[in-house]
Amino acid sequence: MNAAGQSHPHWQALLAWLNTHGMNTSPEAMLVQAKSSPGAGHGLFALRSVEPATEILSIPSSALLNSATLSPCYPRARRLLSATQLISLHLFLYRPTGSQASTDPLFGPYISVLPREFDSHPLTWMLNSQNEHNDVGRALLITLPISVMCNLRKLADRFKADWRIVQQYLKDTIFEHPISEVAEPVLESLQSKLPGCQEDYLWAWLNVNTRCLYHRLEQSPSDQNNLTLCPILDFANHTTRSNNMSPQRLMADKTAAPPKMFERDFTILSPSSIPIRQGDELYLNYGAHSNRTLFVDYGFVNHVPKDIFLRGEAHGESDVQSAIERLFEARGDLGTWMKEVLKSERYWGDWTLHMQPSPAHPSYRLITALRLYHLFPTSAKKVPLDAEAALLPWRDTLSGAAEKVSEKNEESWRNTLLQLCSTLAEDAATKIVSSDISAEPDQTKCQWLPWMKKNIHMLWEEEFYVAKEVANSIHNGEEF
Ligand SMILES: C[S@@+](CC[C@H](N)C(=O)[O-])C[C@H]1O[C@@H](n2cnc3c(N)ncnc32)[C@H](O)[C@@H]1O
Repeated sequence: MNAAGQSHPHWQALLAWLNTHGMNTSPEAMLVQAKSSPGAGHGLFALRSVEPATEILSIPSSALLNSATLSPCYPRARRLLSATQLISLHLFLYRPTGSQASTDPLFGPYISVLPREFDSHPLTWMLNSQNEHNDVGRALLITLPISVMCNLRKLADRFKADWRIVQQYLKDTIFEHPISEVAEPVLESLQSKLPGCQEDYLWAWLNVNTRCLYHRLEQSPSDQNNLTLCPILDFANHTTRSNNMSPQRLMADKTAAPPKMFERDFTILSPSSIPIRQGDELYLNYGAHSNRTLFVDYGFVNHVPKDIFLRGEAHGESDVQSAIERLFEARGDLGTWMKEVLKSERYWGDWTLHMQPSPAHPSYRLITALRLYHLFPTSAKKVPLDAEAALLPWRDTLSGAAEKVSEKNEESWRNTLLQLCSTLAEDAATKIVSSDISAEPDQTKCQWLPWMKKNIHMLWEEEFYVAKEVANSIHNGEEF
């Protein structure tokens, strides 16, 4: 159980607003409350004991912030904007100033309880790098593992693409009251190229990226627009234990049906097998994400005790894409040709090492790439005339016709992987003890800094133990 702290300052206004949407928010009816949760901002806490699999909350569909509730105010949005772009546009237009409430006549009391800033989020460090208040973020960025930086760049690219589309939409659209009141001044700021605009949109976009939940709104269950912001429930922090709440899933979630059917309340159930006691924190499980993904997308990591790593029981993962890319780059024309072969077979990139399930192992994608890498002598830099024919034994491993290319090929790629793991582990060990991480940006400037240093430390520890364990597996002759 987490020690709950102060109630959220805008909590009562949020309840009053939800009440206007038909939700019973009387003290007798409410089972949960948002309070500060040490190390995680705010969290959701039980006001009384709750039996397993009990309905905890049902948020009326009209109070959900999603493409269904916003589209009526945004001309052509259904056609031109994704749900992420539309929801973040709305938050952007109604971002609260300082500690004031949001002026949005539709969702103001909800927008007012969202986090006011994302200074501790790594995407803020990367995108607000020109901001004079971002020196701590800049210092932390250079301490991150390369694999984390790669994922962060991809996230930044997604953000920039969304921001471009939203700006174009703002320029091309004539809004009606009340959106016109906020869109017009924003357009002027955009035309004057004021830097604050991108910062405000980043705040909005990070709210969407860190708080949206899957909610079936579209015909296809896998439509990317099946997401919503859900008041109260979005205060729930992440857990990997089995004490998580779960959204009530209806049969209709899995079938194709007319979209209107899905415009319904969001109902959440207490953990299926564990009773909740008064004061307990209530969690969601955000998904089986690696720490790298949690860090890049949500700005935190799961802290895994060292003994769990040492016993090889952690779900550790390490992304080795940039190291492997360098291997292929060093092979000249032949490396470029092999890259194209891997791309055409959809095996380029996404190469990872895993601790679980035991024994620690490289991903099949990585093995496949390394088998190709060793199909020709490592000194070869030119594409041989019979290259296509030489590919046949490798293609046989893809189709399942053969388990391996040859004994020699197996030995070669395992040796390369062993060397790679040694380099990764050495590098991580240096970073764990080096002054890079403990180097002092001014601690007094931001309270989250010691916590964030621990997160980054955790990322390096995971790199270290995963590389070590995969090396052990190779030493022990494990078959993958
Ligand atoms: C859906 S929100 C949860 C509510 C949020 N804590 C707040 O203060 O409003 C997701 C964000 O909460 C934080 N968070 C969630 N689970 C966490 C955890 N287990 N440890 C630390 N921070 C967590 C991260 O900042 C994440 O981006």
